[in-house]
Amino acid sequence: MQTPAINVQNLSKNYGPVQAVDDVTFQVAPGELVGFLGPNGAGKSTCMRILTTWLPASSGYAWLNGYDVMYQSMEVRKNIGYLPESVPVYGEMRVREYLAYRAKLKGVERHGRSARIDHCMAKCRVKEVQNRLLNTLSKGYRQRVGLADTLLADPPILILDEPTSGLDPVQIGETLATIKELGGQHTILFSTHVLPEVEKVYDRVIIIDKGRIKFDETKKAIDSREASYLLEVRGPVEETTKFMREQPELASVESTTIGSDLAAFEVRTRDHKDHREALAARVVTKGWGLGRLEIRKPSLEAIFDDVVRQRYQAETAPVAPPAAEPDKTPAA
Ligand SMILES: Nc1ncnc2c1ncn2[C@@H]1O[C@H](COP(=O)(O)OP(=O)(O)OP(=O)(O)O)[C@@H](O)[C@H]1O
Repeated sequence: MQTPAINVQNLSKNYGPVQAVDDVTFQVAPGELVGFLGPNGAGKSTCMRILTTWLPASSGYAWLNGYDVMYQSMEVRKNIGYLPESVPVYGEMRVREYLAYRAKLKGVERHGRSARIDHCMAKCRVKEVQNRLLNTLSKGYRQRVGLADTLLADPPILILDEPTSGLDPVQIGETLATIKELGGQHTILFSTHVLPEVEKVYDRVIIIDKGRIKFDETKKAIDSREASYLLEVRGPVEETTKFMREQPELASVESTTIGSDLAAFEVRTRDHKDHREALAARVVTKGWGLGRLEIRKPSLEAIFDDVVRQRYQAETAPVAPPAAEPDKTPAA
């Protein structure tokens, strides 16, 4: 079997009482472009900092290109380009000067160093600002200089923590286009909050929440998920629910009561065909109102919503009141 580019086994990290990463296991194959998603505080940065050797794990293991992050940190660092969440650049340096300094630090051979810097600046579209002081650049440009920095030594693995954070929509699009382009030549693990954009570039997505992996699927598997249909029917809830469950075309019906005479139904059809028109006609014939009728494609956003909402619902579910103390008052 091919050695995974990233191999994480039962990794955990706690900051005192805070369990930031909790028994995380996953592998990334060479050349894969993986979106690492999760809400704020999910544990993405902590995971990435462990993988890049900047933070020791509390327990568990991780290997990058076969090198152990704990015991072979120098080899790991040679194999990765890491873009931290806030790019630490030296404001008083000019872009080219900064990249030359970083390239030297990373051991890029003197012969060919200048050409390599040119190549990385072109890839990340920062050539036009190469003579500008870093502290005069916009956040978007600074982020791209950070990205160019990660490419200098041509590492096989790129770990990018929120490469699009703080950028405007145009800059986000450009940065993601660069990441996609790099995807063919490098293994990439990148974290983000911006779901609709990620949808355009990833090969696989891992969702982490409260330090645990909650979802891990390839784009191919997500795209082949079946669409569902969402209907909102106004009418006596018991009757409308019974009616939906009796429809012969439907393989599954999930209902949610919204009000005393309003229910939402998420349904899947047996033959995977779109029967919306027939269903709508039957609902209307019954004299009920149809407030909503839409197709729900298996989007990353919907999946993320489901994963995070499940957690939210579990957290906000009403807690059963404690059982009443048995009445200890002596009988009169
Ligand atoms: N140095 C630290 N000391 C104590 N707690 C920390 C530290 N760094 C992170 N945490 C906590 O660990 C948890 C995971 O944080 P982490 O930054 O890894 O999440 P994240 O998914 O990257 O979040 P965000 O998207 O907001 O950057 C959070 O509860 C956070 O408050």
